[in-house]
Amino acid sequence: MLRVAVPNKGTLAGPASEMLAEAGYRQRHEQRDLTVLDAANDVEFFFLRPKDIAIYVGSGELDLGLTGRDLALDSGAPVEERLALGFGGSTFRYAAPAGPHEWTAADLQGKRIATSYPKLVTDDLARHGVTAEVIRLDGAVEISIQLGVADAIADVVGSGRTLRQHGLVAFGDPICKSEAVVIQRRGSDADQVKDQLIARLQGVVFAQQYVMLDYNCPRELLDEATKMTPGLGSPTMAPLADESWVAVRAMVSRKEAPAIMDRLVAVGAKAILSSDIRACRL
Ligand SMILES: Nc1ncnc2c1ncn2[C@@H]1O[C@H](COP(=O)(O)OP(=O)(O)OP(=O)(O)O)[C@@H](O)[C@H]1O
Ligand SMILES: O=P(O)(O)OC[C@H]1O[C@H](OP(=O)(O)OP(=O)(O)O)[C@H](O)[C@@H]1O
Ligand SMILES: [Mg+2]
Repeated sequence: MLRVAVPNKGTLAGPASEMLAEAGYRQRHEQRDLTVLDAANDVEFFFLRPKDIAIYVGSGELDLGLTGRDLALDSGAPVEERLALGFGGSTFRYAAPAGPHEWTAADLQGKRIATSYPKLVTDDLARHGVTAEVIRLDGAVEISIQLGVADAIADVVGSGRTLRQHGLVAFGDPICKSEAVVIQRRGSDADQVKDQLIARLQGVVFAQQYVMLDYNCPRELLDEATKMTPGLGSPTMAPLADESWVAVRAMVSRKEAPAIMDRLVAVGAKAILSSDIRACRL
């Protein structure tokens, strides 16, 4: 039985469980459930605090874990990434009070830096050759400066709204660019059930990043149109009752789809349809 850790709370919990459900795995119905057995797929899911997941996986107690890259790095556990999941995107950044002085990493020398990710910060300070006091807080880190326990912070930035609300500005290069990832113990053995779970999740990640475009195109414009929609391998083409027209079907990047549809219209394609893909194996 494969043992897989899933975040039980926080930003990643909902999307992680939804992605596993989309990949065909049983998920919990009750928020308080800590385990779910999916006997049909030979997998048991453990719902754990996101910060603890890399520790369980690194110790070898659990085979795979869904967590944030930043959380995994901060744990210091011996884990490696198998798959990036495309949600829970954030950067991890230093920030300090807005003002005439623009901070750099060197300005952190001798300062107090509040963070919930002490290892990420300690390692980054060492890379910069800076000595500073790292103050570990559990959350609401942005308030720590106005409450007088820190001079600067290092925290997760999503939209940047929380920093702005507290009169803070980010500075320096991002310490880490994060998203939700699947991790395993570093150097762990290959396993068929594990590989199958990764392949199913990969199918959902791809499906979320692409759409299926269908359109009809005059035969003489086919080369021009299919250059815009080369598909992942090559586009599927089918004859239409009117022999001067061809039906084309190809996967295109979800982000680029609207612009591609505009360009297809401009070259003379008709009946252009974009549809969601639920899951795929490529
Ligand atoms: N806007 C965001 N705020 C916090 N974490 C985010 C955000 N966007 C993505 N994440 C990612 O979510 C993970 C943090 O999740 P975690 O559950 O520890 O904290 P949380 O979502 O802030 O929940 P809480 O602090 O309420 O327990 C990290 O990998 C982080 O990069
Ligand atoms: O850039 P933004 O989109 O504003 O998001 C970033 C903020 O969200 C998270 O806080 P959360 O609400 O989880 O509270 P916490 O600090 O107690 O973890 C994170 O720690 C930042 O404070
Ligand atoms: Mg938080």
